[in-house]
Amino acid sequence: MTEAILECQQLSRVYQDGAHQLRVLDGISFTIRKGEMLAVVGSSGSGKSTLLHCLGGLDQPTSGQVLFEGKPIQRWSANHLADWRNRELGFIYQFHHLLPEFTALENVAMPLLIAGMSAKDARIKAQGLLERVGLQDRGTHRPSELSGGERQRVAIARALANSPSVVMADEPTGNLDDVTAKQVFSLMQELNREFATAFVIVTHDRTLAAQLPRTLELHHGQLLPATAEAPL
Ligand SMILES: Nc1ncnc2c1ncn2[C@@H]1O[C@H](COP(=O)(O)OP(=O)(O)OP(=O)(O)O)[C@@H](O)[C@H]1O
Repeated sequence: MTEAILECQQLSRVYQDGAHQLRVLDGISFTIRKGEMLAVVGSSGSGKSTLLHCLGGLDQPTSGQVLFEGKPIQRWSANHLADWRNRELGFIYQFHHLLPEFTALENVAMPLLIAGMSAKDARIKAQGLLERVGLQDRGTHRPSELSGGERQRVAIARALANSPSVVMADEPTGNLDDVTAKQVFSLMQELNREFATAFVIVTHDRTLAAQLPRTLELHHGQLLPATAEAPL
């Protein structure tokens, strides 16, 4: 069996809204294995982003736990969690979240600098990643000088900068036209194979999700049974 990277056990997240409790995640358990690629689908408000936030240590579950390589992340200090996110996780969002005042190259180099790499080595590595995503001649452009698809390519390069174990993508193609969405999706599939990085992709697009080996479907805070377990 392939090694487990991230595992959630009986994960629940309840929001308190005045006297009313909103149970967004209700006892979710599943495992993400090294190098796997999976989609998370479900209607709007079904808890997809909440699940990603809990998996990435950006939100605390109300009960249950998230294990990274068998260790419960909820026990870690804020500093340890931040360091772990920088080294082991990459994030891609629907709206690229690139830093507007920095160039594409500087945006990709940022996580490397935060992880302690020298400026020179970070530039070299960032340039290599930009080449890999087809943007070798866009390194000096700021995000406002790039197309939507190019911005998402920069965001993908940035997410992969520290060779993370897992990339979490929240609607990475949600803001793109169909053709660009397919290209960006294919790029993530290629990089998943090349880097052996696991990808968890939240998407509304069932056609794209169907291309992946595994889909988790959230419904009323739970995973639909047919989607809960990985084909081994
Ligand atoms: N901080 C919060 N406080 C209270 N309720 C919240 C909070 N964050 C999310 N929610 C609620 O939790 C539910 C799930 O939200 P979430 O963003 O996880 O859904 P989603 O499946 O990602 O939706 P979408 O596809 O529309 O992005 C929603 O009803 C939302 O209003």
